[in-house]
Amino acid sequence: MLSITDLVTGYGTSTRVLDHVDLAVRPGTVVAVLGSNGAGKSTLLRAISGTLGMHGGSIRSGSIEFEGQALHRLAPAAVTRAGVVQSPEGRQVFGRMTVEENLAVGGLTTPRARRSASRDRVMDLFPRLAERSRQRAGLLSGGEQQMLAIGRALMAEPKVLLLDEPSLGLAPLLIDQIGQIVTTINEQGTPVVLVEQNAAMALRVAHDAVALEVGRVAIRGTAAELAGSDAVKALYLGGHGGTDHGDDPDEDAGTDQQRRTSRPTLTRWTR
Ligand SMILES: Nc1ncnc2c1ncn2[C@@H]1O[C@H](COP(=O)(O)OP(=O)(O)OP(=O)(O)O)[C@@H](O)[C@H]1O
Repeated sequence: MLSITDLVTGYGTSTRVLDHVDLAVRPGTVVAVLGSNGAGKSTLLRAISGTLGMHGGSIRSGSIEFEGQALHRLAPAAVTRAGVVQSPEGRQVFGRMTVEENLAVGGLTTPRARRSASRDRVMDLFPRLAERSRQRAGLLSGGEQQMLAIGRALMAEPKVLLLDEPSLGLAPLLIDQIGQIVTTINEQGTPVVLVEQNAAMALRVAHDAVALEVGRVAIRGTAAELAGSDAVKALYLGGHGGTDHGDDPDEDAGTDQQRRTSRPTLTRWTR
């Protein structure tokens, strides 16, 4: 349903960041985008949401199509109206506004008659937000702010939800909760593109996955295939398959030796 073909993007005139990236989001699925720092994950989401220009970047070639529309030609507000909605990077909430007011802002593009149903859905998903609806967003905990950022995006009734590292800076238990929320949102019918450095959580939640390396898709497959791949284990899962949070020193086997031995596999899969 969302289809990215041969996408090349950059910042300024010389820096190329995404290098011929292809990605398809199948209906009803969660797609995880993994990659280390600077691999281009946020740049990919910015390209989809039309916000690359706000960061001094641009799409140089390739296309992003959604339900017959060429998203790569649309301004950010038009991308949102088309149903592709990004939860803000770095969980930017409006700190001086209440939880309720933040959600109201998220619902501005939603027809008035449906806003209260969207709000009810968000409050059902995040009981903590319901309890704190009159609290200023700036006083929420990090996890609650992340929930509010996701809730705000849901207020726009996304047909595809884009999430940029929702686990960033959160404790393991909260990361699990965020993963479960992503699953619930998806089960309620919303496809999700989930950019994550926490590969263990992302691969638990996703159906399909890609790993970006220096702006290129280095590995792609089902989430199960990636979770079982030695290269992925060594590079992104701390060498242990990602069933926990990587805090067991005995299992934290992402050694230099493993990284060296797994590199050729990655290179072989690189376009
Ligand atoms: N506004 C910008 N102007 C110039 N270069 C940028 C800009 N934003 C990102 N970059 C560069 O683009 C590359 C990819 O960055 P991006 O933020 O997309 O990576 P990422 O995979 O999301 O990394 P992280 O996990 O650290 O956020 C990096 O080399 C980064 O320095």
